[in-house]
Amino acid sequence: MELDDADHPTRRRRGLLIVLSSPSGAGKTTISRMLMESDRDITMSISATTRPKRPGETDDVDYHFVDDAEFDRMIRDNEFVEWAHVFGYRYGTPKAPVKRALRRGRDILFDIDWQGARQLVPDFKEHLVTIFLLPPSMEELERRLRARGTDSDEVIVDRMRRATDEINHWAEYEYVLVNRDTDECLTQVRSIVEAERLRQARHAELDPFVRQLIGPAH
Ligand SMILES: Nc1ncnc2c1ncn2[C@@H]1O[C@H](COP(=O)(O)OP(=O)(O)OP(=O)(O)O)[C@@H](O)[C@H]1O
Ligand SMILES: Nc1nc2c(ncn2[C@@H]2O[C@H](COP(=O)(O)O)[C@@H](O)[C@H]2O)c(=O)[nH]1
Repeated sequence: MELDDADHPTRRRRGLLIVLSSPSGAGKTTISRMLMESDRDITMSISATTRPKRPGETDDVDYHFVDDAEFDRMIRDNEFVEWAHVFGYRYGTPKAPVKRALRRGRDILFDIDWQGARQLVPDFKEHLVTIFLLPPSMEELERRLRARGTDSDEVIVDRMRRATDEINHWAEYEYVLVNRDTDECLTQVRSIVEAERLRQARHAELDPFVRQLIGPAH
């Protein structure tokens, strides 16, 4: 039996949960945007946060900006797959879009910290692909934070202070990349995603496909 392209086993697979973490300023947002532009099959997870909106950010696009009471309610109603305190605010990943994406075999990308990545492991281990981005140097990390122009001096000093804590979790990730050049880094991330999509364990239909391929006698 020949299969149509749409029915081919490698066209239907379990969705990936792609986690991108790094110290603040190493380039997660930049690489995430480039990845989303280059691959329409990936949906970005939009976190809820109690942090105030930065200039240029849009509610329900960059984050769901919520107050403390609403964040408390979301925790109470079990609406997060993970949440954490980061830089004095709370951030959490809403559960419903994750469940929906997995049901549809879609890939979803998370820009979250190591605390969030760790919380996803027990429930979603077989879907997870974890990637950590390192800056080429601490000097370059600070230069990027300053060049971004979104944070005060005080905030930048705090983010640099916390960068070492974040970097200390690098070994918990499956893939660790140095973001020297955005195009090079994007190519590496895309290679990881492509290879992870092809993993045998993500293709539930391979077993019946192989059975009909070689016939019942085998
Ligand atoms: N490879 C690179 N070379 C030079 N500049 C870069 C590179 N990658 C990102 N940048 C720049 O560094 C700054 C910080 O990047 P970005 O906002 O993507 O970091 P982030 O890790 O998402 O930070 P945060 O965790 O605070 O959201 C931006 O101005 C971005 O344009
Ligand atoms: N554990 C989680 N961490 C998150 C989430 N959304 C974002 N983040 C991380 O917070 C810091 C700061 O982000 P910023 O946009 O305020 O600069 C960064 O490391 C993000 O990865 C989340 O839902 N859960």
